[in-house]
Amino acid sequence: MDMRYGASPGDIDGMKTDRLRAEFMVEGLFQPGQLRMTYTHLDRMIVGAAMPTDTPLEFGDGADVGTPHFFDAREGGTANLGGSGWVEVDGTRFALANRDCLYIGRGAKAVRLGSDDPRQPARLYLNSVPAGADHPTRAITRAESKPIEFGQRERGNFRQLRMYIHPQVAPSCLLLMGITDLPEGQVWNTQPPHLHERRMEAYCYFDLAPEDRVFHFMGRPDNTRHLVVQNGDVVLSPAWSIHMGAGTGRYGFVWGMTGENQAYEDVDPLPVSALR
Ligand SMILES: O=C[C@H](O)[C@@H](O)CC(=O)C(=O)O
Ligand SMILES: [Zn+2]
Repeated sequence: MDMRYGASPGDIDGMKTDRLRAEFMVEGLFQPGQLRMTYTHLDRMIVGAAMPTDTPLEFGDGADVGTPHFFDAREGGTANLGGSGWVEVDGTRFALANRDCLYIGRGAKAVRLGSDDPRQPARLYLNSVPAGADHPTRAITRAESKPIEFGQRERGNFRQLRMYIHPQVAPSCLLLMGITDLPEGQVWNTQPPHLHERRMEAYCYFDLAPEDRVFHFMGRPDNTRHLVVQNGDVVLSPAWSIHMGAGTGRYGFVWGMTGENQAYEDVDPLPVSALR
């Protein structure tokens, strides 16, 4: 399994573009017919993606996480960012249309992932974190997710955030997961920015046209850096880092968090004027 060890705020000053991308991005997760995962030392979140085509993909073995089964001490979530598909957990099949999610509770043993049409494969983005409690595996459709709107259209930062794996929607141990979409013509996500020093966060940008990029901003508020992100790239955001972005075209992103708590209000908003 690919590894990311994390860094402290001061480390980024010495990092040029390639090193910054290597530390804080996971590129190329979505590959046809493959299941790929990256283990991070940011609260031990694992990010991954499965893109099943003609044959289902499967996992469940715990060799990489030191337990007999992958989910013996973990929970997980997956968001379908592609064509319709399904995920089977211990023999129970959950249909997932585009922008539907599945919460996988601690104790799951065998996971299989498939596409309804191999020519339009499902793109199943995965987040998994350590879990100390059992919660039932369940699908959360886009219709069941909880929408919240942020920003103002005239400022280019209007967006709709949908909570999927969240105490108010589908209970989990500490994983939070949702999808934010920006309407046509809107540019900025997570602007004004914020910090939440008790939770790490991962962003997977998707539905970005091949020629478009998101300029994702990270780092301490007074020492920001940027990452140029393309469709399917994941950004790993340590708890000390801001995370916000501006796209050259339409896009959405999956956000996943874990850490000390699931208190969405445990956040420190920052004015853009505080950034350097
Ligand atoms: O801590 C919360 C996460 O950064 C995202 O939910 C923020 C987001 O989707 C947005 O404001 O655009
Ligand atoms: Zn955040």
